[in-house]
Amino acid sequence: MKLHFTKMHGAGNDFVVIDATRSRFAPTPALLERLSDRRFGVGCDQILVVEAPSAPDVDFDYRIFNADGSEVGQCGNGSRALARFVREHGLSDKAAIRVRTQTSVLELRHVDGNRYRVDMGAPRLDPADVPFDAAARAERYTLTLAHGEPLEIGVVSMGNPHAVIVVADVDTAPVAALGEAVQRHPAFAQSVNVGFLQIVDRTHVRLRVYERGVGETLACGTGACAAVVVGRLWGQLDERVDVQVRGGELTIEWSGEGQPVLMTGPAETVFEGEIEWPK
Ligand SMILES: N[C@@H](CCC[C@H](N)C(=O)O)C(=O)O
Repeated sequence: MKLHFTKMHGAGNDFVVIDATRSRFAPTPALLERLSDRRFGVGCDQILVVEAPSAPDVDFDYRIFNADGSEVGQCGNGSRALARFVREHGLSDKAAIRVRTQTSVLELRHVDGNRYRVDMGAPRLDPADVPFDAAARAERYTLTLAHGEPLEIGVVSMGNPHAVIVVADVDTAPVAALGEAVQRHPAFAQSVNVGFLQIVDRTHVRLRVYERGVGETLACGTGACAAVVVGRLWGQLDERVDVQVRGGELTIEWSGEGQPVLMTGPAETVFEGEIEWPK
C-alpha cells in the first residue's frame, strides 16, 4: 500500500504531514520511525496528522509525534504548516480555522504570502500544569544539576513543557550538553524542551531550542512563545518581539498574564511523496 505524505517546514523545523481526514492513519512506532528517519525514511523533526474533528467546536484534530515516536501536546511551527496544508489541500477555505491538540485549542490564520498567525492560547505558569515539581509558583526557579552548578530557569507550558535559560551568546551556549542535563532533571516528570535565549534588545532576541524527543531543531514555535513569556516576566522584553532562530524569524506578541500568545511566521511546502507501507 502507498502512504501519501507532504514534507513541510516552518523556519527550518521540518514535518511530514499526513491527511487522515479521508483515510485512516495508524501511527505505529515502526511507521513513525520510518517517516522520521533521515536516512532510511523521509526525515523530519515531527510528524503531524490532520484528522476530522472529534467535536463540533473545532475544524480539525491535530496530532503531533516527535521524531522519537512520542506523542505530544503542542507544536507551534507545525500549526502554521497545518494552516497552509489545509488551504493547499482544499480541506478548508475559512479565514480562521480552529484545531484541537491533545492539550489546547488553537486558531490559525493566513496573513500574507507564506506567513501565518496562530493564537497559541494563554501560557500556563502554574508548575503543576507544566508539569514541574516546585513548592510554589515563581517567575524564576533555581535548578541544581548533577554536576552541581545552580541554574536559573523560567518554566512555562504552551501546551507542552518549556524551560528557558538566558545566555549571553546563543552561538557559544552548550545547547546539547545542558539541554540533555535539564531534560533528565527529575523535577520534569515528562522531560522538557530547553530554550537558550539571548536578549539583543527589548524587541529582538536570538533563540536555540533543544527539543524533547528530537534534539536541537532549527526553530521551535512553542519555544519562541515560552522564551518571550519568560523574558517579559523577567522584565526584559516588550510586548512584541522578533525571535531570530537558526532557520529564520518568528514574531511573538504577548500582552501579559491571562492573555493569549500570538505567533507569526512562515510555513513552506517542500514536496509531496508516497512511501510503500507496510514495506
Ligand atoms: N517544534 C515544536 C515543538 C514540538 C514538540 C516538542 N518537541 C515537545 O516534545 O513538546 C514547535 O514548533 O513548537
